[in-house]
Amino acid sequence: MKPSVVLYKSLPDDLRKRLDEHFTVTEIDGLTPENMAKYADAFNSAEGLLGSGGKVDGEFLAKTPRLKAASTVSVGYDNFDVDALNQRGVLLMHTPTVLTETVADTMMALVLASARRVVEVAERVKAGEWTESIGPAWFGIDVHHKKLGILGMGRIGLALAQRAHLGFGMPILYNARKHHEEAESRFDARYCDLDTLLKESDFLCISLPLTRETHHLIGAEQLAKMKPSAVLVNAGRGAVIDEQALIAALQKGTLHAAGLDVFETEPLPADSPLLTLPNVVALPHIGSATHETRYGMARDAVDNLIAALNGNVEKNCVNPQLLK
Ligand SMILES: NC(=O)C1=CN([C@@H]2O[C@H](COP(=O)(O)OP(=O)(O)OC[C@H]3O[C@@H](n4cnc5c(N)ncnc54)[C@H](OP(=O)(O)O)[C@@H]3O)[C@@H](O)[C@H]2O)C=CC1
Ligand SMILES: O=CC(=O)O
Repeated sequence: MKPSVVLYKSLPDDLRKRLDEHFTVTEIDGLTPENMAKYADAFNSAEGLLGSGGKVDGEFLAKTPRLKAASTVSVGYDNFDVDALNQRGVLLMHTPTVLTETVADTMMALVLASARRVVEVAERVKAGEWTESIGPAWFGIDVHHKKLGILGMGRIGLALAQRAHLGFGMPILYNARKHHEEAESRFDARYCDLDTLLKESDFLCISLPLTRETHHLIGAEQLAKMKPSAVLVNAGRGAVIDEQALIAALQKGTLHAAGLDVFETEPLPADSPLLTLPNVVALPHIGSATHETRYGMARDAVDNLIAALNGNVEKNCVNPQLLK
């Protein structure tokens, strides 16, 4: 008998077919409380899970007693309680690497859009405001050769450093928990502590995971250390920044602009002040959202679940210690 799996994100037809070849699949439209109740039997018998979003914690695991592996269509896994998964011996699979270059492109787009006011100015053109030769009120700030600070020099941070340093001639500063030899040798990146990163960066780009340590790592005190001319870009997770403190800094003008792909609450609530600030570029969490990359992520997530439930995991496992 094929193992049972709950699928909570729709897949391209060919990938769904591949999943069906290996598993008995129950497809639902998200890990909502309503679906947990409605499909209680499917969760009760599920050995595998595949999807993205939704909280998977101890309470969830109590409803999935046979679960052996969860496969998330994302690299970030802050919505999973990894300690609880470990206690139960449930493998967690994710999709690093396949999305790295695309997310770095998005970050560079946020750097450029925020500095050159691309969205704001394009909207003014559409509104019919371009009626004469433009003056300083429409100008932006330069990107090339400015100092780019990267907070989180992992896969995405490294790909961003490549673009910024080789493409835009930007000196790179970075902070992470450890030094990154490749960033230093290929892109001349300079390791520094967080305070130095905040004080020296013209553009501060965050590509951190959300963890207990990174939650609100950037608050009022840290924002106050940044140059008033600096631009903050966040494509890690919204809660790495204290959003209220960020709004205050942008409103006071102690921070020049922000380019944000992630927010503390997603979708961004309609009454968020971030939506009314002209110096904010707000994107709907599109870091990896290209047809090619989203397909690649879904394909990897399917392969990851097949490997995990067949006992032949070689990569993309968050808790590989369970394999021993
Ligand atoms: N906006 C979007 O659509 C997307 C967002 N993301 C987000 O980007 C994150 C990063 O992805 P990726 O680059 O692949 O992940 P990696 O694991 O490769 O990189 C994470 C980096 O963060 C650093 N880090 C972790 N904790 C701390 C800390 N407390 N202080 C300083 N540095 C820290 C790590 O440091 P060290 O190297 O020293 O261990 C590492 O350099 C994901 O977890 C996800 O949240 C990812 C994809 C798309
Ligand atoms: O935010 C997206 C991810 O893959 O993580």
